[in-house]
Amino acid sequence: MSRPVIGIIGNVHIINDEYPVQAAGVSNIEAIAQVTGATPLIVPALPHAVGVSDLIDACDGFLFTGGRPNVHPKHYGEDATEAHGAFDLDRDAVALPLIRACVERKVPILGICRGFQEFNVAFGGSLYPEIRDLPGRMNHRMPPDGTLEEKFAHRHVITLTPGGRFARIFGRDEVLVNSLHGQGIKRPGERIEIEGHAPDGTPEALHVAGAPGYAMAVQWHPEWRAHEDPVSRPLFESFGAALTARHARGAA
Ligand SMILES: N[C@@H](CCC(=O)NCCCC(=O)O)C(=O)O
Repeated sequence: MSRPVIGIIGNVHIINDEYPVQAAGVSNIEAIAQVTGATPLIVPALPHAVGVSDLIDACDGFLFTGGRPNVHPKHYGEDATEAHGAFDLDRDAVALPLIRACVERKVPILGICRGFQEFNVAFGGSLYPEIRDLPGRMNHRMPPDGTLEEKFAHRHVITLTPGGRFARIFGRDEVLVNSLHGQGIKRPGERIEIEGHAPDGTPEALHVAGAPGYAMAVQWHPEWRAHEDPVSRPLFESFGAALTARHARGAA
């Protein structure tokens, strides 16, 4: 049998200060290829170039990657402020309807960081623009300097719902993860079930309640060294199992 195909949602980057490209981090590509065994395909987050239905026909599942620009607050009924920083309206326009359609059509999806935030907004939730400004919250951003190893180093524990989906995947109720984000969930969306929190209460792991297929997301970055990390590996393996099952049964 052929391998499942995973669409990796891309991000816009500007090369040589002027040329826009759509790209996906090599860590995402390697996590998919090495741990799930699927074929990674980069999906341009450009709504005039791709359509939800065609993407679902072409791929067995999707990875909603991290990305620096924040989801525009108009999607959850708030005004943009300086604290929100940069946006990527094109990615919003591809990701939000694609997440909803995948949940409805039982297409496996995994969200990472910005992807985690997109899951929440797609189901009516809202975000804080900068969680480190909230009383009692930690700074969840990566260190501004240092090597990639230092930026993606483990930073804090996540406490998981005992017996929940994540705790079952990891075989324990507490895991150690990295942290590279400024935003965080404010109001969980209607079908968003939070299953993991950082020590300061920030939501970090979720699944879409009532989803007929695999629909999970994390605020941290499991793609980093996924094949050797004791938390990332089982997470991507669980995603891989869902993709293989969908691939075997076809689009039904
Ligand atoms: N903008 C959001 C999401 C942060 C995030 O996804 N960071 C990873 C960036 C990786 C990359 O640049 O590709 C926030 O700040 O919370």
